[in-house]
Amino acid sequence: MKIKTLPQPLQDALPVLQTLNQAGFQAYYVGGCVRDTILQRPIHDVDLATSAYPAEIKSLFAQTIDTGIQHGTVTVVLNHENYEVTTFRTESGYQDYRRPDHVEFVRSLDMDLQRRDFTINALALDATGEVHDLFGGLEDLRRGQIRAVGQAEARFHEDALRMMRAVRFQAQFGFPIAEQTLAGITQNAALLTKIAVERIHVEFIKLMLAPYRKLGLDSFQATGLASYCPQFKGHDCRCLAGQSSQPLTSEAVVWTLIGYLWQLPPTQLRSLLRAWKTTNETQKRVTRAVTLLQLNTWRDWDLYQAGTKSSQLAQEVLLVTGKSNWAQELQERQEHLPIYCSQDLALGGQAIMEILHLAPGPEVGRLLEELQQAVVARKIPNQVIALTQFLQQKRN
Ligand SMILES: Nc1ccn([C@@H]2O[C@H](COP(=O)(O)OP(=O)(O)OP(=O)(O)O)[C@@H](O)[C@H]2O)c(=O)n1
Ligand SMILES: [Mg+2]
Repeated sequence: MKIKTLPQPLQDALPVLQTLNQAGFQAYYVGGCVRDTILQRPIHDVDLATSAYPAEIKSLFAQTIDTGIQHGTVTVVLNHENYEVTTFRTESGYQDYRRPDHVEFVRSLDMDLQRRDFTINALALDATGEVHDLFGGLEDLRRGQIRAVGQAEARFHEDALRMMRAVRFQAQFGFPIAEQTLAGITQNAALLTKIAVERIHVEFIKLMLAPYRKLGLDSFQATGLASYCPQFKGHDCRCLAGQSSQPLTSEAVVWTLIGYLWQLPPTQLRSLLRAWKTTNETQKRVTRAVTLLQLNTWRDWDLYQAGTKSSQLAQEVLLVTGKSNWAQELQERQEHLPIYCSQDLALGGQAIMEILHLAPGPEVGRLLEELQQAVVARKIPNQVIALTQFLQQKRN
């Protein structure tokens, strides 16, 4: 197969390939960028592979970064773009199911392609637009299937994260996973416990944000992968597809959906979010959103305390789970709150201290809270005069 017109990101990287070729080395686009070119999907990173050794790569370009010299990766900086250029290599060892114990540089593209995870990721594209396909990756792209290169079992022993990658690609492309590859995942799912949670996290969120999350989640559950993810055991991940095929828009929505559908009490939710090493900000927003969703009725004060961002998370989750009436109610009531945060109050802490001749202290905080409650409940308008009167009446 020959690609006539390379997409722009690949054209931008062409001088890197040409420089290597002119120096007598083989050089190819490899991995996801080739797959995405053929699928006509957007390209996010351009990876290159070459027969040149790291020192040879470095000698050919004005600006390079030693990204992972021992693994053969040099970053070439060209026109303010970074390109990872990796020497063809074979890998061996993998005692930890994560990474190879030994990497050996080789001069053959074929050996390099053999070490890759799936046939659709084991394609190489040269500077003339010719696709090199050793394992039937083009056919798998055409008919749509995710299939391990060679023995699935061996590929998953080399890096157990690849099992998560399989279900993630399924969710992104809507392709089924080939039978033997799926069986390989089912048999080796427990190896996922060898993988750092941060790496599993990246794949799981990519799966959940992908257009065919339902397909990916079905395999994630059916293969048993889900039960080896932190605090997922005993829960049904299939239900996380929701009622709508709309893609989810953020990681925080994913966790909010989980907290809501699995009806997690706050302590359990927080423990799950911590186990997955989510950021403090995510933990805070998600916890508030789930709290809101777990209430039977909403007071304006509940909406106010949740805050705009958490309320939006809750709205998206209601939409995804087919409760659009509630989502709309939440949105309208949130939009019509008199204030959204304490800074919106017409009087601040400083003004309260002046009006009541108070020194700084917890009393000021309490009064601020009371003012917010009164304004949010629409007992008083958010105006200086009204708030001042309210404070003065309290003193009397
Ligand atoms: N566990 C892994 C990770 C990566 N690769 C190989 O390295 C390439 C680049 O890896 P990466 O950028 O992580 O994945 P992509 O396939 O490019 O997917 P994405 O679109 O998410 O970047 C892959 O295509 C694949 O050939 C692999 O064999 N095994
Ligand atoms: Mg990539």
